Order: sequence, then structure tokens, then C-alpha cells
Amino acid sequence: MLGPSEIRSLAAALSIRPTKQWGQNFVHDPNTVRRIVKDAAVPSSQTVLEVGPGLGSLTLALLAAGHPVVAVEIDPVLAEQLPKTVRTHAPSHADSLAVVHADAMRLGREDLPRGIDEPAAIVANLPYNVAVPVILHLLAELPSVRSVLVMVQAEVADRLAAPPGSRTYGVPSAKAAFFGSVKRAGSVGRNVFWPAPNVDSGLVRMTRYDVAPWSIDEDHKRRVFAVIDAAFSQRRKTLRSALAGWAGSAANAETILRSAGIEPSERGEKLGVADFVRIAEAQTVVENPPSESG
Ligand SMILES: C[S@@+](CC[C@H](N)C(=O)[O-])C[C@H]1O[C@@H](n2cnc3c(N)ncnc32)[C@H](O)[C@@H]1O
Repeated sequence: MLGPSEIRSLAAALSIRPTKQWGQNFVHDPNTVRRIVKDAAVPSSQTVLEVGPGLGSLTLALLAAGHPVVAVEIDPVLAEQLPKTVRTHAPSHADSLAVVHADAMRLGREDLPRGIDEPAAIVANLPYNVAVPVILHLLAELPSVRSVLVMVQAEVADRLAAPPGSRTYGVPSAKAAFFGSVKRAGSVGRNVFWPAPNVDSGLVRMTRYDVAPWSIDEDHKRRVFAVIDAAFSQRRKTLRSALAGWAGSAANAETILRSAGIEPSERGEKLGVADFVRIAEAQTVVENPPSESG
């Protein structure tokens, strides 16, 4: 485990000055990393994808729990150092680590290392500025990932896990629910990090649907996400107005909403993801009616 003194001396040896651009706040509290691994509850032989391993505190805990780890790190200095840190602190686990130097926002299945099972879970202390797009991107790209346990900014954790109709419900909540269930899994104070950020953190657990209730292929996802973006672009407006630009006109929006069984005077913040899926599907039918001869 890497405690405060190990984190600082490793950073000093590498001349690392944590950058905000890459959300570099390193956890220096061994209890916090142990808790993240425990809460993730991934069976020990299953591969974990860690986004942004940084100096390696969570990586070492994941390896100690018996997981093969694929670690994706954007910072070239940190990506190069990680195998050395693991060889020093946990030599018996060195063969269970594969480091990919890449931007997680662009990671695809083809970038995963050969010779290691595809990841069954994502466990990460995410870079805060890109946490939501990274999760949504990886859930779409990596079908092998069945669960996610991530630490994110507390406010983002609230938004991701918010149910329809609640104050914090919005685009991230509806898009995350497209892939599965999302729950808050606890809070973490800012003092477990070096440097300490200005905000507290929250843990979020996502569990992919066993059987997805709708297609999650790229084209369907893009159409559903376009409805979600439009519905929340003018949060205070009725869906009839908010979806007017997306549908071409308010009249078209009304036709599509009625055909999806949704009241046009309703607001987007009241709808669940299943409603947004129905609207996207109704648009396809309204705009491409089945031919009468067919
Ligand atoms: C909040 S730190 C977490 C570091 C480490 N996991 C820990 O808990 O101490 C976020 C890490 O993500 C890396 N990172 C930032 N943006 C990234 C991206 N787009 N793809 C992959 N890694 C990224 C940063 O360089 C940093 O190491």
C-alpha cells in the first residue's frame, strides 16, 4: 500500500507536479483504497479495468485482492512508472498488471491487451473533469464490463444516481440508466487525497442490466442520447417545446410524444430512461411509417 510518505516521495522522485488538466489527486489513505476494492465486490479472479491508476495506490490494492488489472493512464510518466512501482511493492503480482498508455475517452476493445481476460468491472478513482463521459464511453465500448465502482466528485455522484423527478436528476442520470442501475455507495472526504481537492467525493456503483431491455448498439444509443440532450436543454420547458428543435417543429414533437404515450405538457425531468427510449423509437416510426404495401 502507498501511504502519504510513499506517495510524496514517489511523486518527488518522478518530478510529478499534479495537474488539474488530468484531475491528478492521488489517494494517500490505504483505508480508502481498501474500502473501494471491498465495495466493488468483484470476484477475485476477474479482470478489473482501472482508469487513471496515477501513482498506483488503488492498483496495488486491486492486485493484492487477486485481480488481473488493466490500467489505462493518459500521463506518459505515470504509465511508464506503474510497472516499476508494482515490481517494487508487490513483485508477485507484477505479471497480473497490463498498463495501457492511452486516453480512456478513446479506449476501444481493440486497445485491450492480449493474453489477459477482458475486464469484467471498472474500479477507479476517476479524473473528475471527465468522469461522466469516461464512464459512458467505456460502458458503450466494453460489453464485458458488468459492474462499475468509481469515486467521483460528490455532486457528480449525486447526479449519476438521481432518480427521475429529483432535483439532481438530469442528463448524466438518464444516460447512465441507459446501461443499468446506478446507486450512491458512500462518501469520501477530501483529506484522503494529495493534493486535497476543493470538494468531497462520492462512490457510485453501476450494475449493467443482465439482459438489456433495449438495444445498446451505437446507433440506438446515439438516437436515445439525442432525445435526452434535447429534453434537458431547456429544463423548465414542456417536452413539446424542449423537443421542438430536435423534432423539426413543436407539432412534430407533439405527434412523436403522443405516439410514445407521453403527455406533451410533461417536463423531461419527470421521465425515466425507458420513456426516452420510447420517444426515440416513436420518432423512427413517425418519420419512417411502414409502407402500406409492405
Ligand atoms: C484522480 S487521479 C487518480 C489516481 C489514482 N487512481 C489514485 O487513486 O491515487 C486521476 C488519474 O487519471 C489520469 N487521467 C486523467 N485523464 C485521463 C484520461 N482521459 N484517460 C486515462 N487516464 C486519465 C490522471 O493522470 C490521474 O493519474
